[in-house]
Amino acid sequence: MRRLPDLTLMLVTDAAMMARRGVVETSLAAVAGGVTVVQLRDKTASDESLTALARALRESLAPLGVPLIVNDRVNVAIAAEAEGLHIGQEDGSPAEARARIGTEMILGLSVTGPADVATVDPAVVDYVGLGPVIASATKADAAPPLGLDGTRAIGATLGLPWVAIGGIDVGNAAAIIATGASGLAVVSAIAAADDPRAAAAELRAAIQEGRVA
Ligand SMILES: Cc1ncc(COP(=O)(O)OP(=O)(O)O)c(N)n1
Ligand SMILES: Cc1nc(C(=O)O)sc1CCOP(=O)(O)O
Ligand SMILES: [Mg+2]
Repeated sequence: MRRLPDLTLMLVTDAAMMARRGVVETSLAAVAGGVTVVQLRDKTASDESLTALARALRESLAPLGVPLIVNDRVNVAIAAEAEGLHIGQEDGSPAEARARIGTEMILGLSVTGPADVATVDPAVVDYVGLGPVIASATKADAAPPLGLDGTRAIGATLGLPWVAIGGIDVGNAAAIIATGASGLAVVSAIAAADDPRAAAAELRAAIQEGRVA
């Protein structure tokens, strides 16, 4: 049976934002601040270079018990022996991805609106990334933002754990987790922060606040 990661706070990497310290060092600082799962996301690197980075990242995260999820690229996830794969609605069928990664890897699927909910089969998919909650400059081709009410309404229909994503920062994290998300997935709030560890810790505190409110 697959072990679902602790979805409380997912860092989604961005090489350009993380260039000062590098993806591995920035990810480790974020984990020290409270990130519970790391998703390696790179739209331009070659499969070969991304596999090398994924292997290095996984070797650093494994001793800390933090799973690595690879975005988009099934071959990289498999070659790097990542704990999981995340795919979107345009990245092929979840059933085909599951057939390729096997039954042990974690599979995440993006949902951008009500029309996508029918693609979520809990027998195939382990978690959902639901968004964008708020408009985000980080993903140029993102769908229109759902807002808090839209996120809450769609999240309630998913029937499996889901993380909210898109435009999340310490100022809105509590309100977004209060929509019913299992956790939050963020890029710039941590990846672009001067102090990724402190940024992660502030987001974790905001998540805790939103959960008890
Ligand atoms: C947790 C999480 N949710 C959504 C996404 C977006 O995935 P996708 O729609 O495939 O878009 P790209 O990230 O590939 O541009 C995600 N990566 N993670
Ligand atoms: C990778 C990604 N996926 C999204 C979706 O809506 O599916 S929004 C997004 C970018 C999120 O970046 P930031 O935290 O900097 O807003
Ligand atoms: Mg994708």
